Amino acid sequence: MTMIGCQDYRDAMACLGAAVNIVTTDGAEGRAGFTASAVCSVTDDPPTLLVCLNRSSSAHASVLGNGVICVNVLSADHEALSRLFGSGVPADQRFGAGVWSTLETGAPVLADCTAAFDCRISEVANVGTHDVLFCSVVALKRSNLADNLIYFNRRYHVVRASQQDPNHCVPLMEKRR
Ligand SMILES: NC(=O)c1ccc[n+]([C@@H]2O[C@H](COP(=O)([O-])OP(=O)(O)OC[C@H]3O[C@@H](n4cnc5c(N)ncnc54)[C@H](O)[C@@H]3O)[C@@H](O)[C@H]2O)c1
Ligand SMILES: Cc1cc2c(cc1C)N(C[C@H](O)[C@H](O)[C@H](O)COP(=O)(O)O)c1[nH]c(=O)[nH]c(=O)c1N2
Repeated sequence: MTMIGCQDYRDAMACLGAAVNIVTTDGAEGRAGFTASAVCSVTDDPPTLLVCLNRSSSAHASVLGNGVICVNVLSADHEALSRLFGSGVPADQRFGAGVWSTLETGAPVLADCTAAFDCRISEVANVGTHDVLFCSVVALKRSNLADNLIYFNRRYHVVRASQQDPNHCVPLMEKRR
């Protein structure tokens, strides 16, 4: 059997463009948040998404202890905020750079995010270094913003919906800034 090294795996995963999100939590175990690209939809019935969280993350204890998260989908203006939530700075400094509200669970909702998925964690699977969080979506917020922040090839990019048809996204490279 061929053994794939971590670096080869990461180099290949860097070819997989992904939306960038800030995943937040709040509750008895404290407020925390981290930048996450490992987020995807699982099923629409019941509405369920998954988030992969490194167990070494500073947010891990709060996320698992509170049992709630909000997935805040980032837009073109959020690159600096994404860098902050992906760095080692304290939680107060991270949250101080944004404006937050709440929906149903009390997890922080970013004021000007593209979409927010407020969730209760329903199942957790341990896989290697990460916990895979299966999350029931209990409330939603959706803006009319027509762009997304994307992480691809170890850099940030922006994808914008076309002016003519807001449901049609033009290719990433044509709109790269
Ligand atoms: N799923 C994750 O946990 C994840 C995803 C992206 C970035 N990151 C973090 O951001 C740093 C910078 O990432 P980069 O893309 O600029 O360069 P990188 O070479 O470290 O990572 C390349 C790609 O590999 C994957 N990856 C990286 N670390 C991972 C991990 N611990 N577990 C699972 N997949 C992982 C991601 O898809 C990432 O975009 C990483 O070192 C990591 O700490 C973590
Ligand atoms: C673009 C991008 C994407 C991700 C990350 C980073 C960046 C820059 N990070 C890492 C995570 O944000 C980072 O480890 C923490 O926020 C900083 O570490 P501490 O909070 O100090 O532990 C990350 N971590 C994680 O557990 N799951 C993920 O999906 C991602 N995705």
